Amino acid sequence: MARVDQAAIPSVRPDIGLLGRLLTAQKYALSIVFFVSGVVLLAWLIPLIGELLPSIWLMMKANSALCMMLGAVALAVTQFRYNILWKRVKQACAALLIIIASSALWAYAGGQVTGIETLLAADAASPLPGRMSVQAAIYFVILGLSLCISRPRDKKFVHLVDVLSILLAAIALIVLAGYCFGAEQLFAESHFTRVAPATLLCMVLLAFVRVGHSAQHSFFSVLIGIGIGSRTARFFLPFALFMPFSLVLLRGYVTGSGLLTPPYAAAMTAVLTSILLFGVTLWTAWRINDLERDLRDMSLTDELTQIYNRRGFYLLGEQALREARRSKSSLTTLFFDLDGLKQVNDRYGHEAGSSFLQDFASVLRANFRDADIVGRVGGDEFAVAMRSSNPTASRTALQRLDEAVADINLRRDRSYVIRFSVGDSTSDPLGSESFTDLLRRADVVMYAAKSAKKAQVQAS
Ligand SMILES: Nc1nc2c(ncn2[C@@H]2O[C@H](COP(=O)(O)OP(=O)(O)OP(=O)(O)O)[C@@H](O)[C@H]2O)c(=O)[nH]1
Repeated sequence: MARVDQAAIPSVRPDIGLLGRLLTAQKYALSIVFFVSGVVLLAWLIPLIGELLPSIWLMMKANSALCMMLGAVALAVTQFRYNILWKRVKQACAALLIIIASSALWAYAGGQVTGIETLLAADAASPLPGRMSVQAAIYFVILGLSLCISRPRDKKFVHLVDVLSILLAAIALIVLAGYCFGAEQLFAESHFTRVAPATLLCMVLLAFVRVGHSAQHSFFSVLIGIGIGSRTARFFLPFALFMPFSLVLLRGYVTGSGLLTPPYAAAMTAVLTSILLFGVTLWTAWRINDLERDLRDMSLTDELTQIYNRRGFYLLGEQALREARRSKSSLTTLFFDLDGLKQVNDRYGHEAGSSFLQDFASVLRANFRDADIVGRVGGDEFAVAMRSSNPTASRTALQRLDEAVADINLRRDRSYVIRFSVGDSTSDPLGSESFTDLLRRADVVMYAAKSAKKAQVQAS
């Protein structure tokens, strides 16, 4: 059995909340289409209802209303694709859509008029009774085709569905633009065969549902993802769709009202477009940079203590050692290991152990300079890298730390006492020792200090 080539189809992790909202919006959109096309169909079939409705509703031909309904049914049952009955219903709707719309296109192309156009109802006054607009007919054929091949197993067809969905949206936009800018040929072949406002509304809604359906497994999936690109695309989509319309409408307004002559209006529209796009470009660049920085910070920060994690500490430590060598100075590393964390965990619970870690991280951060690199490099292991030309700087800092820890321990608002062992090492300004080795030396010193402490406790 042919399978979808996963590598060829971009995979984006969807935003589940957004997906839920999209499904709800699709349900509303389909309900509106059902309502509008249902009312129009009834109006054509039952003249009494037709007389009650404003005539603008009946601009939508009976066959257009039927096609809208068929399209809506097919899209509504798409979610039951594993049920063979609903699958058949969907295929039948798609086939009917293609047949009805093709018969209109055939007639437009000079072919024989089939009885399909007037099967349900016909507007007797029209020289082309029952004929839907050419735009609507093309739209329905494309919708029918895309429904026939939805959920394709072959990657070629996945892309074809994307192209068909874009075409649907494009036709709806062309008709909308025709209405907005009074370009009649874009929505009306003749006075008798025009895309009715109700038809346009249904076209837009069905195109939205069709694109939304393929959004989980096609190129459109980028719009519902959780990534930076997806969020940026969602932000810009309304601008991309509506900014050109707004600007051209504005231009029409200022020329129409005599505020500006056409050349000036064109010039100002061009300037406004450039400025808006320039602003959008700058905004995007800032946003991506901010998100990138947040991501980088997140990947280098320890979640519990909010100081550098092992990765961040080594990354910055290596850089600091390189800089120290370049300036012929040395780098001092201090390696800390908390004493008795296991006991705190066992006796007072994991939460107390975690606040022990957080307290120690805070006291480290507070007692070293901003330029020093402070990180948590293991479960209960911390390290500091200090750039200093003064060999006693680390001693002074450790003294300060001892005093700060003693102060905290005196406060008695904690179930534990902060204790730690520490070792240090200083790089040779002219040496070639790596940062890892430098820190390892501090670790060895710390281990010796801890062992000595333990031996002392055992002896006493
Ligand atoms: N609460 C908490 N405990 C942690 C965390 N990470 C590591 N630990 C615990 O820290 C302890 C580290 O083990 P040890 O180094 O033997 O602990 P210790 O009691 O300090 O022993 P010494 O270093 O010999 O003094 C283990 O019990 C780990 O479960 C953490 O994020 N939160």
